[in-house]
Amino acid sequence: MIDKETLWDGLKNSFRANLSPVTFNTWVETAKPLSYQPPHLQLQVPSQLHKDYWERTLTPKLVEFAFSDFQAELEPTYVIEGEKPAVTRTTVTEEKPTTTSAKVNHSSSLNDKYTFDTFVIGKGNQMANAAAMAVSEEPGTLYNPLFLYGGVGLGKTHLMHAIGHAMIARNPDTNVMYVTSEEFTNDMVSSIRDKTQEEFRQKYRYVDLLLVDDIQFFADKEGTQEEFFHTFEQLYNNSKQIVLTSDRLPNEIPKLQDRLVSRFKWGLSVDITAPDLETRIAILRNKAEREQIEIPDDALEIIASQVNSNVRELEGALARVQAYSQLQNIGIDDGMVHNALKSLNLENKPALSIELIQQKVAAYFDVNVIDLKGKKRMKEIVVPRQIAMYLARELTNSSLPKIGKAFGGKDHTTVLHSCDKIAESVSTDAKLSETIQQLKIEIQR
Ligand SMILES: Nc1ncnc2c1ncn2[C@@H]1O[C@H](COP(=O)(O)OP(=O)(O)OP(=O)(O)O)[C@@H](O)[C@H]1O
Repeated sequence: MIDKETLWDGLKNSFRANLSPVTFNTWVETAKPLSYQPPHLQLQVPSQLHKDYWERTLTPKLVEFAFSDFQAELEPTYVIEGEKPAVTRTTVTEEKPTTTSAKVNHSSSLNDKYTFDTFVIGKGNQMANAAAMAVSEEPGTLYNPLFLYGGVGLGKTHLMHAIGHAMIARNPDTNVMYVTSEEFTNDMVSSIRDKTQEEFRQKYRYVDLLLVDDIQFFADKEGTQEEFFHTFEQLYNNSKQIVLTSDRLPNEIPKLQDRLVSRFKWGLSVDITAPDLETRIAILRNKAEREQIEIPDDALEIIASQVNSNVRELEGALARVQAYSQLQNIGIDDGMVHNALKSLNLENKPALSIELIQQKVAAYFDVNVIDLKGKKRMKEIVVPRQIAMYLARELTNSSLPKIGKAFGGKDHTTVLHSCDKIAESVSTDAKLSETIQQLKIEIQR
């Protein structure tokens, strides 16, 4: 009898020869054989999403390869790997009638660089990537809407565009519409002003794929929410795919109508978290190769270990190193990378901690750190506490629960409320805005 590793290696080779590299990396490379007792092969997969995909799409191939490569009759089962990130899901399978779409292709609004091919998969984004791929393969039926959420610069927009590209690649007639939530709002406001509401509705309600980025900016916008609700209803009822991104979960978006919150949860919500070191190096390597930047592995590692906030900044640091090399007309090596990044003030700078922020804010307002973490409700304490939470969110990569914990075990909704409150006041209160600026300088000194 062959052992599970030999069997799996052989099967993987067949999948590799049969699938595109992206598909292979997403679904097959992430699976591991747990046991093989003929005919039972148990595979471990990273998430429910992967399990669904294996059961739905890859099992027939797996059985076929086992038979042709090993003359084995296989009965595979799938086990989800240990801890799963929070995922809510409802599979929508009901067939809905479709209507004819206006044949306008809005794909020009997609960034050519944001494809699945150029997206590097790591722990923090593998679920989101898998969900996006699944949606692009079976739009409108599987996970509708797909709701991607997480911090800035972590690849939400990239994945959204990748879905659009993949759908167009499969069917060039696909009508894709990508907008930020602000563009949607502005478009709606102009349509009311110009009395072109009908055109507006045609534009958004007759597409095959609607991508709306940064939906958290719908907060407080009653009119936009009303219009979007009807857009959503029509697309959803016609089994057209909707993909939304946000920096937070639907129920954490302030003043978002309940009916929208509940609809946003109908499909699948997946979060993206910051990439670990290994993924950051892979992202840099990938980018360097694509842009033909000659850079040794050591140098990539230095950049990746110093820039750990988000992918946008990581790309910025690489661009800086490249510019530095071109300007000085020198090749990229360790020493040169250190110099290039020095001016970014990253080097030897300890990661900002919540504790440091608490200390600086307490000193600034002349209050006790203990009170910042405590429960006192007087204004002199509450405002500095909210500011400290806001700065912790802005300046560190900490999650809301982590910040809550650092403030004496507060609930993450309390943290979110504080951050929102300060963010809102900053835009109207010049004095507060100045205080925040001063504090930021003080903290990052
Ligand atoms: N896993 C990845 N592989 C390759 N590039 C990535 C990856 N994640 C992010 N990027 C790149 O990082 C940059 C920022 O990503 P993107 O704009 O998609 O972030 P975002 O999560 O939408 O952020 P925001 O909330 O600010 O809009 C883009 O250039 C994107 O291509």
